[in-house]
Amino acid sequence: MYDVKKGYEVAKEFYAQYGINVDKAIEIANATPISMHCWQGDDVAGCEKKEDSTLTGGIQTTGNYPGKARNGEELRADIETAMKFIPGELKLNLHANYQESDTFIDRNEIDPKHFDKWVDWAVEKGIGLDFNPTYFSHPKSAKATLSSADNEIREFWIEHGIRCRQIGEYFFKKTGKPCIINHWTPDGDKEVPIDTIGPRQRLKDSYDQIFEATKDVKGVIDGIESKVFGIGAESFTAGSHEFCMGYVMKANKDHIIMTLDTGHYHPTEVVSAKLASIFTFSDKVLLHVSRPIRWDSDHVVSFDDETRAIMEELVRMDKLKDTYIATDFFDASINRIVAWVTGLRNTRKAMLAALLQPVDVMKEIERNGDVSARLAYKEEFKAAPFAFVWDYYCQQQEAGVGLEWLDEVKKHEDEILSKRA
Ligand SMILES: C[C@H](O)[C@H](O)[C@@H](O)C(=O)CO
Ligand SMILES: [Mn+2]
Repeated sequence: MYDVKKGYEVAKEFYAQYGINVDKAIEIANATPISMHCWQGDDVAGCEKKEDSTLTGGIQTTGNYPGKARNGEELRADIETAMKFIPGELKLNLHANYQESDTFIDRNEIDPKHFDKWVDWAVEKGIGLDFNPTYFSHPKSAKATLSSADNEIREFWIEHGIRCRQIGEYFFKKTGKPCIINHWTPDGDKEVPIDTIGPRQRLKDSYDQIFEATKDVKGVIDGIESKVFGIGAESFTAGSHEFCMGYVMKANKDHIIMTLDTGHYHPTEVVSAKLASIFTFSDKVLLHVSRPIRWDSDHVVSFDDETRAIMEELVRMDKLKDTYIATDFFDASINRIVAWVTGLRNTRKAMLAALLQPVDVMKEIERNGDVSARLAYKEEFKAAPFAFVWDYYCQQQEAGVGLEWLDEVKKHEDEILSKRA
């Protein structure tokens, strides 16, 4: 290993030339929570006591890499292993199908107690829990859920949403940290339906009913997640961007906010370009950081241009503190712990890199109309000695410098994952 401290000192000197306080940037990046999604560890299968855990809803995990978690115990152990190598404040993001109970409990019957193993684990680790209703991978989600024209089906899913908000409040009370709930329904159609407004009106009414029935719930924030299309629902999505944005803005309630998933837009649309407009009308945003390759493929988050641009936007607008950042990817073609560590480290890395830019100086340059200098500054920081700061930060947090973590994850694979059937 090279002299990490020496690298850090050189980088500190480099950044000081531009008035950047490296230690302050590290402190902010370290304290900003990232909600780590549980579903990377088992390909979104969940822990419900049922034979068929086929993933539906137009999302897909591809690959069959051995060693996926087969139950809650294994999943928690894998999450703990991954967390050792992810520096900074973390939360765990759970889906409702990760309930644990001895018998099958249907989605309209779930209670806080079915999540007690997760709650005890989170309390012991001192981390917060976020939550997601699971409006997919269920016989009653085959056609539609909250937008269903079948009242019995719609009632079933409304009850699920209600129970999820009550469970979120339980998480808040137990962990002492707000629970961020993401509401995403896969409802859509392979062809453009003749009636495109009916499903939207029913979806709106379902959300209204869920929020009305749980209006006294405390400590819960609700993200409404839109999507452009899913597999098998290529032509129509009830919860489109316009629908979700309309719902959030009209609701005009502090706890109802937009969820922007980086994989949920047309391939040339980017979330980084949407944030400022949304923050003009909304105080908070929930972000699902993913990596779409040609579609919502949910590849592992990369330290790529768009992830960096999103973090740069948040830092430049001073909105990092107002953004609930969550990861959302599921790659079944590689070691799932490597997937988590890589994606979460990259999310944090992009955040730290964005904090290591002279934002005030660049704003002043722009205000003065010096657009040439503005470009020169933007380009300069692409090749700044950021890696030295990142390595130092990882060392400080004992999260493994460089690829040190890879050997340990491989060892874990040999000793534990490879023994799973
Ligand atoms: C499993 C998640 O709920 C899901 O990924 C959702 O957030 C989404 O992004 C669906 O495409
Ligand atoms: Mn998402």
